[in-house]
Amino acid sequence: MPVVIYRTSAFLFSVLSYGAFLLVFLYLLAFLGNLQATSLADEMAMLAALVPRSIDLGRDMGSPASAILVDLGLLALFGLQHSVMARPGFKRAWTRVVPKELERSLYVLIASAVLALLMWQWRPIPTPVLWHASADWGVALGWSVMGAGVAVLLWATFLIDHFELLGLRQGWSTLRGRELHAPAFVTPYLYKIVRHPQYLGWLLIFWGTPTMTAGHLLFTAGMSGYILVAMRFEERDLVENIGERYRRYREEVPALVPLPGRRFDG
Ligand SMILES: C[S@@+](CC[C@H](N)C(=O)[O-])C[C@H]1O[C@@H](n2cnc3c(N)ncnc32)[C@H](O)[C@@H]1O
Repeated sequence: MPVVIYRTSAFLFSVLSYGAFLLVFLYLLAFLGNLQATSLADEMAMLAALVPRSIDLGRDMGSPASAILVDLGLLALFGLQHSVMARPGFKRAWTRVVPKELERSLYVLIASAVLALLMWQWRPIPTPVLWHASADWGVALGWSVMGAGVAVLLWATFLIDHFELLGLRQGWSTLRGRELHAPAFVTPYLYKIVRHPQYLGWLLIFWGTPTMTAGHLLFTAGMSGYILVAMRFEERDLVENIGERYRRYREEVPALVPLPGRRFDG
């Protein structure tokens, strides 16, 4: 294939994959927020019916046992795909089959597809309800926690390198015929006070809801469990790559919850 066609296709693929991530991410917010037609008053429904199915209002659940099994299977698939594909050993083997410059975009595309499958096939388990905010301030609090999560997550991705994490930078470098550079270990702003601000953002998004049903809790507990496991694997890889500096970072900076007097100045 002529070089110019390959480079252009690689770039377009990275744009496609980034677009898929954005769509699935926005859909996820509406899915978790139950922005689904029947949850809203009729006159609001047409305006706010953003998604056909949401975490609590979607398919028939069938029996509770089958709903729990299907949902656990979907969560396990998500966790497996993320954990396996993020490991350096897998990446080394994988990039013997797929071009190195497309590895991240492929990861992002497959991860988005798995999350889309999870939302499509999710079986709601609407009862019991663990908490439900009926007062306006309670609803506002739930949405604010979720909103803060989105802000922390996005900010943190830009602090490391948003476009590299999502594969677009690699596509752009390929288009311009430039070499790829491994991202550097950095600790600006949020990363001075917690080691995993992106994961903190996700946790706030998952737990910040005015209404927590059994199904929503299953999703949130599963995703939180996955994050705790992912943190351990990620840190093992970071210690291997960065060594003493990361060990010191880990001693000085809390993982998820900022603490007074604990910040990294190295
Ligand atoms: C999805 S990001 C999550 C980063 C971090 N765990 C967080 O929650 O903000 C995972 C990638 O970020 C990289 N990473 C983690 N901490 C980093 C740092 N301080 N600087 C640069 N890259 C980092 C990891 O090596 C991994 O490739």
